[in-house]
Amino acid sequence: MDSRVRRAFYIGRFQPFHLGHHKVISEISKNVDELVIGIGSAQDSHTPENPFTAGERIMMISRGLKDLALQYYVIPISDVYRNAIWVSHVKSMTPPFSSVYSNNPLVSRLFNEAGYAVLYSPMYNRTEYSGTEIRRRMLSGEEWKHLVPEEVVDVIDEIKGIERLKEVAMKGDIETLE
Ligand SMILES: Nc1ncnc2c1ncn2[C@@H]1O[C@H](COP(=O)(O)OP(=O)(O)OP(=O)(O)O)[C@@H](O)[C@H]1O
Ligand SMILES: NC(=O)c1ccc[n+]([C@@H]2O[C@H](COP(=O)(O)O)[C@@H](O)[C@H]2O)c1
Repeated sequence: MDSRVRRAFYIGRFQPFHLGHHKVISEISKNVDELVIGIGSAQDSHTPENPFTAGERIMMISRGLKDLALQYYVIPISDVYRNAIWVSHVKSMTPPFSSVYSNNPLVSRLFNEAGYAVLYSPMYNRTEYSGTEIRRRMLSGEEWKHLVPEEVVDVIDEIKGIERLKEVAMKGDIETLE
């Protein structure tokens, strides 16, 4: 690896990719040459908490970052359910990186223990720029489109994402009742 290239790692579930994520990446891009974006829990989809597939999240991120002049790589990362080996698992799937950006305490601890510098980013408009809040709005029929990049609205429309979310959420209710 060219040691002059500053390459960082940023991971999230991106269910969906929203303007908070976009702002974080835009800020990170001022400090790095390249960014490796990990799509966490890549194996999950079609549930109320994780409605979108890894491939759909790749579309949201790639199209949603078109306005940024940043070299980035989007890599799906499945969970391994063994925290002690997770950093090695991530490294086995990604281009090499020297720093990590995360606000997730477990992610920070695991990377710290593996010898990485972990940087926190400020939270932007967290009451609205939140996957949980956006999924809640999608389910209740409230406005959500202004909380994600416009390209993400197109992706969710293309994959009939709202219909899917409503259906899997309803199925969740039925399963809870059984
Ligand atoms: N509004 C925001 N401002 C800054 N960072 C954010 C914001 N929302 C999420 N992040 C950070 O982005 C990373 C990925 O977050 P994630 O994909 O879980 O989004 P989320 O909005 O927290 O989703 P969910 O509510 O579904 O858990 C985490 O480190 C998280 O702290
Ligand atoms: N053992 C593991 O598989 C392990 C450990 C730490 C984080 N993760 C994943 O990293 C991602 C972190 O993203 P968030 O900060 O959005 O929660 C999640 O998808 C989480 O499941 C997985």
